[in-house]
Amino acid sequence: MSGRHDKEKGVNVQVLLRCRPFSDDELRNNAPQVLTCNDLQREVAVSQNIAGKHIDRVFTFDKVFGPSAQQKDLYDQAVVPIVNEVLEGFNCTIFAYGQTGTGKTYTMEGECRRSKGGPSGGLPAEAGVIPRAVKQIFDTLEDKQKKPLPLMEDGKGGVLVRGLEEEIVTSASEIFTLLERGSSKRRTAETFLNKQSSRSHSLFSITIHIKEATPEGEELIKCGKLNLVDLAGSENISRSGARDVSSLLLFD
Ligand SMILES: Nc1ncnc2c1ncn2[C@@H]1O[C@H](COP(=O)(O)OP(=O)(O)OP(=O)(O)O)[C@@H](O)[C@H]1O
Repeated sequence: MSGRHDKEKGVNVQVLLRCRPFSDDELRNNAPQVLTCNDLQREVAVSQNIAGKHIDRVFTFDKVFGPSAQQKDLYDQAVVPIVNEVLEGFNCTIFAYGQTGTGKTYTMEGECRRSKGGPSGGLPAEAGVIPRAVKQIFDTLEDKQKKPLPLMEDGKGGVLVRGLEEEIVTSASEIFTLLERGSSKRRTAETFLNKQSSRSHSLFSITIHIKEATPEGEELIKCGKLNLVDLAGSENISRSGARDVSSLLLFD
């Protein structure tokens, strides 16, 4: 994750750790608890038995979200400030990285992304970073303008990717439709560690053009970009059982 305030302090990348709760299968199989999160101290303790030797290690991150952290907690504490910077015209990227089955897609997309009817008619509690960011951006812009948003393209995007489509959208529901289209094209396959494992990366970029008038009456155009990235799982092949090696990112 990167944001302007961190850049001012000379740091432009923040690393957050999220540890998901045990799944039903893991509970049934009495999976050993090797991680202990201390959200307040921003620390994670890892305790392992390697070759009969007990090893405890502690790692510190910019933020730590333990198994009880909800989607909203993570979004409010870690993502809201970044989206605010994008709305001010800065470029920021949030990407999820980790072994297969650790919760990257859950964190970025969440479950029942399109379902309505969370508390007070908002997003459902399970909604992840992407739907929340879309909502925050459009809520803010609609508040500012009180009319449909006129989006503009500058016609010279920073990166040129062959075949890449850029679509102009004016509402959150149009974005959700695009997300559905993208998700349906995403490759998934079963690994030992995740029944519906993402086998391709997902990169979702929102470019926002905001037209404002300065107190002196001059026209000002702010341009911000938010990149939301959900990488395919990185894994040790023998543990994950992934078969299509050509489509994997290999890290150890
Ligand atoms: N914080 C969480 N709370 C409850 N369930 C979670 C959480 N994080 C992940 N899960 C569940 O764990 C499973 C694996 O999560 P997910 O598919 O997001 O992993 P992933 O890291 O994206 O995996 P891959 O890299 O293989 O695509 C899913 O069933 C998901 O619903």
